[in-house]
Amino acid sequence: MAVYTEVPFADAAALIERLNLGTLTELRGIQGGIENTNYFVTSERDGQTVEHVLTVFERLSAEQLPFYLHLMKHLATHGVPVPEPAADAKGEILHTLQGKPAAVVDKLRGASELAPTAAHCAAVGALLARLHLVGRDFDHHQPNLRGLAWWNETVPVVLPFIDEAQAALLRAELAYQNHVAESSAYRALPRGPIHADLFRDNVMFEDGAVSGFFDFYFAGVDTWLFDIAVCLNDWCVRHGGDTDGQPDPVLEQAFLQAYESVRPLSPPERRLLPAMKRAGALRFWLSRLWDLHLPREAAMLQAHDPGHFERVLRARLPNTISVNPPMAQEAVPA
Ligand SMILES: Nc1ncnc2c1ncn2[C@@H]1O[C@H](COP(=O)(O)OP(=O)(O)O)[C@@H](O)[C@H]1O
Ligand SMILES: N[C@@H](CCOP(=O)(O)O)C(=O)O
Repeated sequence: MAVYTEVPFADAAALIERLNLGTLTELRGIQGGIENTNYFVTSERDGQTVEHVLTVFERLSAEQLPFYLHLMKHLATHGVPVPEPAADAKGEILHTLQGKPAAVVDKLRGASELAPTAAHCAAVGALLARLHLVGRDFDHHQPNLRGLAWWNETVPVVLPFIDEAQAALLRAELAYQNHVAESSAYRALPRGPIHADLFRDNVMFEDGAVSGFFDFYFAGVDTWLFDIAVCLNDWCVRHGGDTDGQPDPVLEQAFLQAYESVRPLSPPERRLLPAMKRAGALRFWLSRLWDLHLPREAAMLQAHDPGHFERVLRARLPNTISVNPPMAQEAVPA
């Protein structure tokens, strides 16, 4: 369980009451998750049992958080199923617990689908496209804080912890992504608020339908294509016993067709999709290396396996020969 900050029951109860969510009856630390402290909170309001999720933010600051919370509010009020943050009487959605920023949001119903079928991938693809379109008139701006600038900053930090072949791959891929980012095709990519971490464990399904996307705390303004690539790398790979990171073409097609039924990809997006899949793999290989080798204190923290995204990256290189690093300067489509 990632409970970095223990929240006293009385403090949580006071917040729940202030948010007009009734009387707190249960406060339960959540298993899973690695970024923030999360609790399920149950309360009694007008004779009804209601459930929310209380998050204490561990790395994000009170200056960064309004972007995420207002994005969730914007999406929820425009019909995209995401947890809506609870407001107090003054309309404030960002609160403080144990001296850290905190929020209370709706608890989504259902469960994550860790072995998705084509139908699940299609449902997520279509809803992601709606999210992108609805995000167009969201008026806050914050860059993707785990984007290119962070990769350039963090690669040197993790290099001492990995072997030479991995270091060569990481350096070469970073150089390739810097090169891609300077291309005219990249500059032509449509962008807006993206989720940026829409893995299988950040989507709930109920009765086969998506009940919501959640965990928007890596969201930021970036290319829509990067968001798609992050999804393809997690939803549309071979699941089950085989975790070699190889794409599953049936799942990919289902995801992309459904996405495009709502918002067709532009020509530059089509051209740069392979490069963005590599970018998505690099981003999570890097963050997992960082989490593994530079960990924080937590009651019980399970770091994710960086090796998985190293394999995903290698599986997306042209002419994959898994022992060799890729050529950094591979041509970028114009
Ligand atoms: N709004 C929500 N509705 C239902 N369950 C949630 C919600 N937010 C978090 N959870 C549960 O908490 C777990 C951890 O949350 P997550 O946001 O992934 O943590 P972290 O921000 O630390 O990565 C999720 O896997 C899910 O089971
Ligand atoms: N999805 C990322 C880790 C971020 O943690 P999450 O629990 O907030 O999704 C990964 O798998 O590396």
